[in-house]
Amino acid sequence: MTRTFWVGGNWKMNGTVAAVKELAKTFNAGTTSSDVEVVIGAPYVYIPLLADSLRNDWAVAGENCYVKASGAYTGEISPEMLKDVGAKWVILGHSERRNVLGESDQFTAEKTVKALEAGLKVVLCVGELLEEREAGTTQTVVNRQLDAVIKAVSEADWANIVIAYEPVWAIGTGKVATPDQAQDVHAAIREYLKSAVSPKVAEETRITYGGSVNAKNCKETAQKPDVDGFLVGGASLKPEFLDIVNATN
Ligand SMILES: O=C[C@H](O)COP(=O)(O)O
Repeated sequence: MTRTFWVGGNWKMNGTVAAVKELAKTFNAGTTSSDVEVVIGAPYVYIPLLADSLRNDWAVAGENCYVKASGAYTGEISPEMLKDVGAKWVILGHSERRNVLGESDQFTAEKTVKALEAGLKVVLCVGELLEEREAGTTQTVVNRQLDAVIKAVSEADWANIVIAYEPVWAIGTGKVATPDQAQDVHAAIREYLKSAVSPKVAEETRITYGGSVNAKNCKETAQKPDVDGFLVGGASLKPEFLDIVNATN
């Protein structure tokens, strides 16, 4: 089967009203292939504006959510609220949530369940730290992060999950994983899904790469058989994001 290429932008904690309008204008003017699915993750406060301004063939994502629909959880945002203001997706388990905010595999899995229940699609981020790669434990770490979610969701839920493999040492560092490094981990993730979930889920789930992706380095990685797209940080705040969206053209 062919997996539709998927490219996400993750604006992280960046943006202003003016910048959101300007970027939406730039992206709306770009020509992209209809064979690519595009999603932009924006800070909560800019989601309604982005959802209103962005081209209809691209979707908007929240960058996180909580595990309750509403209630006394000061400062938190529910998946239902994200949906209410126009988000179709949510990014969960990003390494900045895991490593800066201390969020666990278990909490990420719980968020995944609640987001799916609310009708959002999930970008599930996994990836190892530099010391874990150097210790040869990349796959152990990634499988452990996946395991929490595998235990919490049903086989059918995987149709609404895109995995983003993001080695932490490559995020925002300019030190991109080589196409082969990305391919090796993606292939191992697919193999793991095959045994831990099902051959169908392994075959159909999109596994994307994130970490210092830019217009120059995306093309070769995009050709790898188990790379089904990208999750892009810094470059998604620039016009070059359109070149990444068109990486397979
Ligand atoms: O979610 C995106 C990743 O953290 C990658 O960020 P980056 O492209 O700025 O390295």
